[in-house]
Amino acid sequence: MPKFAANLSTQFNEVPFTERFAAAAQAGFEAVEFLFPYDYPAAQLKQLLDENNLKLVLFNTAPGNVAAGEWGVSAIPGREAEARADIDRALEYALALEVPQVHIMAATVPAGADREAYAETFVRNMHYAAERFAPHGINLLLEALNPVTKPRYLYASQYQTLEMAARIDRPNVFTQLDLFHAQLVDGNLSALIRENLGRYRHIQIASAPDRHEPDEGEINYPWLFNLLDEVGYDGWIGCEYMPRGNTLDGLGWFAPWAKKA
Ligand SMILES: O=C(O)C(=O)[C@@H](O)CO
Ligand SMILES: [Mg+2]
Repeated sequence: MPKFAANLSTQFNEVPFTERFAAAAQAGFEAVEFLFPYDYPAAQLKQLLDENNLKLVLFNTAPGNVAAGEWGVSAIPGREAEARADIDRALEYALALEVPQVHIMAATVPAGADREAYAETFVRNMHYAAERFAPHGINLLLEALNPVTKPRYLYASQYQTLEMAARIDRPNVFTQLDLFHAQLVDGNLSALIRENLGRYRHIQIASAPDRHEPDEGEINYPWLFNLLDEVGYDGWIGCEYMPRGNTLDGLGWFAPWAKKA
């Protein structure tokens, strides 16, 4: 049976961030994910999780200067000290919030920059991160982002993140299979799911091409949920979609799996 986590960065935007925990729990979610915890003390977030009987299943390292087009600094040559400080800060939050996995954001690669130098920097920073998180049993994830949503990110295809995870070659490094990005770049989702079981440790969903609820568009999610059960995927599925309107109004697709009050 699939296990869904509400995404508190994209869902329940009708209420302020700290109120989204209760909203997700009331809607029947038992777990949540979000982009970044860093604007809040870890103790406050832990209390919100505990009060609402929610597990936290994923967050990201800091994104760098988003206004300047950055999306992660772990692959930027010359920014290693900042990247490692971000990794250390993510570890502090991960321990306090008892999260089983953290997405390490790579970077966007400016036009004309040496992509291989970015990849090498990323591998070195990932070795640092893998060593820091391993004693705590926390996995690290890499995520491919399609070039329309996130132009010039270090990797766009699932096959590039799979290759990068193999190149990093650490036992706690896996990929994060966001099926929305995967459909826009790679397609053939059932082969990705079947052939790479065990290499991806988290899934995210949204319709394609519009990134709304998983009940419209070109991906047949009910079929994929059955396939995930069939192959034995036992990780979380994050609902990283932009609701068409009110979040609750769009949760009909989730009704069969919602925790009953
Ligand atoms: O953009 C996505 O997709 C994500 O999962 C973000 O959390 C990180 O880019
Ligand atoms: Mg994603």
